[in-house]
Amino acid sequence: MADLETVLIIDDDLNIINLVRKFILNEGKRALLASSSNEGLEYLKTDSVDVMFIDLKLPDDDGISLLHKALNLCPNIASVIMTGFGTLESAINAMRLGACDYITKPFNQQQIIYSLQRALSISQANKQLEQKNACEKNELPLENFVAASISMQKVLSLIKKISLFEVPIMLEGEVGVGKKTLARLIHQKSQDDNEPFSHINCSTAVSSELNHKFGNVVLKTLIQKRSLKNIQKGTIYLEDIEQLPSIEQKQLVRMIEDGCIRTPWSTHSNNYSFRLIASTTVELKEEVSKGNFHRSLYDYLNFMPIKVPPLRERRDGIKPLGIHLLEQLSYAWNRNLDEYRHRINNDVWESLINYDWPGNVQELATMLSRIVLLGESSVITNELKQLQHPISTQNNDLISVPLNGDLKSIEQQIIKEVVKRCGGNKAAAARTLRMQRKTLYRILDDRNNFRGSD
Ligand SMILES: Nc1ncnc2c1ncn2[C@@H]1O[C@H](COP(=O)(O)OP(=O)(O)OP(=O)(O)O)[C@@H](O)[C@H]1O
Repeated sequence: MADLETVLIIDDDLNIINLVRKFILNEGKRALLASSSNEGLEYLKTDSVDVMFIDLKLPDDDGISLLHKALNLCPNIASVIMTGFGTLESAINAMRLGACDYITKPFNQQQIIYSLQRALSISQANKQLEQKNACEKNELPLENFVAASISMQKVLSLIKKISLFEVPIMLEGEVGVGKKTLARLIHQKSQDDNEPFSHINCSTAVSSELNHKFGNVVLKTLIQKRSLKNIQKGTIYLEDIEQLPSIEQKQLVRMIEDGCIRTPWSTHSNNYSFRLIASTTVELKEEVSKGNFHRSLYDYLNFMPIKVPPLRERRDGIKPLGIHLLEQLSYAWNRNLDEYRHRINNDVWESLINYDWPGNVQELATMLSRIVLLGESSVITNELKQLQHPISTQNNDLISVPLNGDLKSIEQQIIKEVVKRCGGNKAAAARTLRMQRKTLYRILDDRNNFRGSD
């Protein structure tokens, strides 16, 4: 019973309650029934409820005021308002308060199921956001940001200059260069450092079929939740913005035009003032010229572009960053740092500095964890030497593929071979082939692993 999604139906009309209950049970969900506002609130105090169907007119309260009380008790709950007397004003009030749907009686099974699915996806998105925020609060503080290389010092000094101004920022760079960390650093250095930092990955936020149907539920929910709690400040970080589907791009442009998101020219009095930071791993300008990315959104985000260099272009910073990552490891695994530093002799550092790091900081962190865990630095050094220049040093700029398949399977074989030569790193393979990662994953038909092996 614990994992079954629960729907609370609150209506004083027994016929309506029974009808909605039947549809909900048909969908395999659990249904709780209440005939008054107070009865409904009692359920919320004692039971775990995902979605509420609320009648607008209840004997002891009205649906809007009940919705308000319910959201105070359970902020993640998603609600559908039902009414026999639909007015534009009550619909607007309900939506403003955070109801995700408003349906007028009489309704049929299809309408209820549609509203139910929509509400369930929003309640799920709410929970995910809450979990994410809770995890982020537990992370290590960011005073330890390492910018030892000359190129990263330039990035850092730019960030120090612009963080206090609420301008949009676009972080450009390969996978794993540390854009997420930089986005959080910008937030911490902004005037809104006590306000929430919300992170949305544009590729996963739209991954489910349901989300495709209803648009970027996570983004909408986030904005809705923030306005509900009267949070109009802070930072929203949109990772991999190039993956935001066209319909969501347009929505975002509309939100910017409507003043829901701050622009560098807007005044404090009539605008929300949260800052947008976006990141991309591709040349977004090219996507604009190919018609894949909205021009106005690009112009807005490109107000302050910051290029984050890959690790191979800041080799002077690899050792200090490596030592910092070792410190993090020793902290996380509750071990003595010296014990870890000991395992990495000068030879290993040299190999680490000379390696090309297609997976950047993330790959460096993984490699250091392996060294620390295995303790056999000579094995790792040899491995790194073999991995060095995965494509060019293996005397195999040529790939031979049997021509007995169709074009798609030949394409797949070539990609698989390049992935193999890049040591299984698909992001590096995509770069080598000068194709977008998502195209590579699509061709390999490997979407489930989309974030797995980078
Ligand atoms: N300059 C840095 N100084 C200290 N730690 C860093 C730095 N860059 C990255 N890290 C650490 O490396 C890990 C990965 O960084 P992050 O999460 O920002 O990168 P990512 O998500 O893999 O990369 P990106 O967002 O660019 O695709 C994190 O634990 C982060 O704290």
